[in-house]
Amino acid sequence: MSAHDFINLKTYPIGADSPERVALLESVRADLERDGCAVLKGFLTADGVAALTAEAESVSEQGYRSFNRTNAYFTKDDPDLPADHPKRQFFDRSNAFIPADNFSPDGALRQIHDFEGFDAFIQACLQEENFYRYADPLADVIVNMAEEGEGFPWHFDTNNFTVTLAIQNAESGGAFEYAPAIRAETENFDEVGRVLRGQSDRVKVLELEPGDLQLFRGRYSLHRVAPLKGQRRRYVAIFSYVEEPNMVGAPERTEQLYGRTLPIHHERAGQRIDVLMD
Ligand SMILES: O=C(O)CCC(=O)C(=O)O
Ligand SMILES: [Fe+2]
Repeated sequence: MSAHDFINLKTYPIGADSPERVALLESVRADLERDGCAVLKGFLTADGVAALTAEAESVSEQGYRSFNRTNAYFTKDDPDLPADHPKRQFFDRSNAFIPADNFSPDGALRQIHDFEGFDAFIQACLQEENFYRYADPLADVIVNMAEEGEGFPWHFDTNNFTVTLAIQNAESGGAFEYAPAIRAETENFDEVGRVLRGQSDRVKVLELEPGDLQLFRGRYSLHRVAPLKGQRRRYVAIFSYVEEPNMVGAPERTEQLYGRTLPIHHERAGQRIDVLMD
């Protein structure tokens, strides 16, 4: 089977230019414009979901688990601020990343990623002028694996956008919750504080299902993946694109996220600033 069997090309004609593709782009762009988020429900076929699930399961042992305590801004604690300030609210984060080199070119994940027109379609949706696939062999496409009690606490992304493909959900929990455009010219700490305390009415809730493709601009929209429940693991693929060609992660950051580095990380070290995964 190939990407033609895995991607629902009837509903999502992402490849060659056509009036249907133009209409699809218009609708995705309108969603992104409205609240920084677009979901292509059922982007994958049932065969696609089954193949990706099996592939993720088959390499799950290669996942590298990491733990940290983080605030919404990924900054250090600032004891000069009041104890209830949003920058001083820290939450546990733990999950595991399955590095990109576990996914072979003929496996389902790379068949989808390498499908002709996939990158160009994502770029056209996001209308990003400088747009390159991350050249990092550990990180161009990864699977994020999380278990009961895990999730991703409230945060703003450091990267401009995130492209994810839902593969498998936990038995319950795991909703994607976000407060669109909650910060812009100002940090809007009052409203951010209300979201962190569960008192805001600006939070939207998305129940993403296996096979859904999500494009999200997370720099201005506070968001989280609610804690997972049940025995089944959550698997999500994350595709990474950057603004310059030939970019790879910094060695320290790569070690933190994936537990190892490759020669290319050291060869390229110091040539550029890092692009953070999260
Ligand atoms: O796991 C996800 O669905 C995406 C989580 C997220 O917010 C991120 O990776 O920045
Ligand atoms: Fe995020």
